[in-house]
Amino acid sequence: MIRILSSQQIKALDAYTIQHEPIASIDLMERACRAFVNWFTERFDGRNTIAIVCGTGNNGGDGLGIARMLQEWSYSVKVFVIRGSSETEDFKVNLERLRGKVEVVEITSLDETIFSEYDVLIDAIFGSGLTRPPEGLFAQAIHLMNKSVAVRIAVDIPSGLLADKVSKGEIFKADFTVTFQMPKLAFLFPSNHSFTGTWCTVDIGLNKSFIKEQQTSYYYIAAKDIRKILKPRSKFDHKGTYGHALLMAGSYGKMGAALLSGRAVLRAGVGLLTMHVPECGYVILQSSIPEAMASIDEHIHFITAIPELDKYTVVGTGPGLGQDKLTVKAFRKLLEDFRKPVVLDADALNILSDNRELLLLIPAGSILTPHPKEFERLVGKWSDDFERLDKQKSLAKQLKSVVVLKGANTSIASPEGAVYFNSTGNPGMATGGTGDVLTGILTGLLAQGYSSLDTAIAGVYLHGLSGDIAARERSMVSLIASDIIEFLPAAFKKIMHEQKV
Ligand SMILES: NC(=O)C1=CN([C@@H]2O[C@H](COP(=O)(O)OP(=O)(O)OC[C@H]3O[C@@H](n4cnc5c(N)ncnc54)[C@H](OP(=O)(O)O)[C@@H]3O)[C@@H](O)[C@H]2O)[C@@H](O)CC1
Ligand SMILES: Nc1ncnc2c1ncn2[C@@H]1O[C@H](COP(=O)(O)OP(=O)(O)O)[C@@H](O)[C@H]1O
Ligand SMILES: [K+]
Repeated sequence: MIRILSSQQIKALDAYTIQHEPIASIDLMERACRAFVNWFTERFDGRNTIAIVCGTGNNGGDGLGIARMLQEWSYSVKVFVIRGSSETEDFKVNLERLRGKVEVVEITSLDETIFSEYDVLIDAIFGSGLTRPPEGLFAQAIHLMNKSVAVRIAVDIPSGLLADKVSKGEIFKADFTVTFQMPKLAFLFPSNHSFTGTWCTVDIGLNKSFIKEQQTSYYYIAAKDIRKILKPRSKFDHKGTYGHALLMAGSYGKMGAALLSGRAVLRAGVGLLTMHVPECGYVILQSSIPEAMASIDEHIHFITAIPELDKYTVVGTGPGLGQDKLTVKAFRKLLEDFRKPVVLDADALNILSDNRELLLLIPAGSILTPHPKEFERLVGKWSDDFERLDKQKSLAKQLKSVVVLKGANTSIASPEGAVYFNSTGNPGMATGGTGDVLTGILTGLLAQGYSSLDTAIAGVYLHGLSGDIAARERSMVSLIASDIIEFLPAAFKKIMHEQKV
């Protein structure tokens, strides 16, 4: 897991590294500059004219160091400095090191065209030291940089964006953000995407054991976390080893959702799958998923009852379910009678929003997978993404269950208050049915005995990884939900194969 630290913790980490590596602070800054420059030179060649806009803190110091290194690589660079109330030591040293090498202009007033002749604008005004909204020349400079047609790149954090709080005022709109060591919490929220653009982390060798010791509730999921979760199969395993899942899904006109989920349960490796569907789904199911056993409801169009539950390890429900009052009754009975974890999605969540007393019946350790609209129906509106995150954590705690809030960087909240952000997936997955596939994957993994949290972390990651492979093979535009099922084996292979290396 990549631990996501607050600005304050990052400051302490910086100081700890300087003291214990030990490394001089200016040399650590030099390392950060080099990491940025390595990233930059792989993507932009010497034909680009570059302006670097610096504050007078350490983010500005980085900007100056980057200017020197790019000049050494023969790039055409000009530096603009906007003075704040104070200068850091490393800013001063780097300004001295730049003397006679790169033109440095101090900004005392701003002309509309000041940044118009550059191909690339590098923002090094504020980083993790931002304490309040930028004003005056700072705000004006950010505003003009945002109006420019140049490619905009932020050093560490887009100026004006707070790493772990709600930001107000003028914020640099980066096309790319190259951030040091670890993602910042604010980068993972939909509302900040237009400021960070595409972001990446570069390793600047900050002290790893200090990072491990820090208290945090926020994590960014990496491939090796999934490798640790997934258990290899053993020679004498049999289908009983991998659980028996019951999927209750589908209604007239929405059997597709049930089929997508059902196929995904199987591809996630379940031992046995039974699908409870309305009568209209019988032929459809038997002819399209031969591996699944069918349990047929008495009603022709929707589910009105639940089958005998004893033999099932786990129940997944919601996709294509509908919300008829008889279905609500059956859903209530399911929650009353089944005391093991369930996976709840789509209409199961909508039923919960409309019948809030049912929330109390959800077995502890269940997994809920709302998309933002379903989440809003469950918890009400939020004023910003930090409040949304708080609501997600509260719901997980209240229900003693895992709440998976879907979207780019899907967040997974545990009942204990930790939140794990997904690192896979792409906008090609913004197409009907992909959530049904996720429900299936989660149901299939939970049936195999993984804990609810491990199921959610691995399932969400694999779902996104499969989507990434599908997008590569089929293009984002043409990606459809079935592709995610089709490439799930490749996603498993990628994770499991690398386990041996
Ligand atoms: N952490 C690491 O591991 C490493 C970090 N490095 C780099 O250091 C950066 C952090 O540097 P930093 O702490 O000097 O703060 P920075 O962002 O430059 O701000 C400067 C000063 O601006 C001020 N200020 C704040 N808000 C303001 C406002 N709205 N309007 C006007 N002024 C405002 C505020 O001072 P104040 O006026 O509040 O006293 C603040 O002190 C980090 O992002 C990374 O780039 C690397 O070099 C090496 C490894
Ligand atoms: N821009 C995106 N980036 C990454 N993943 C995405 C993106 N858009 C959608 N997804 C993923 O696709 C799935 C969509 O789920 P959902 O909205 O429930 O779809 P449906 O109800 O049609 O099945 C979620 O897992 C979500 O994380
Ligand atoms: K910056």
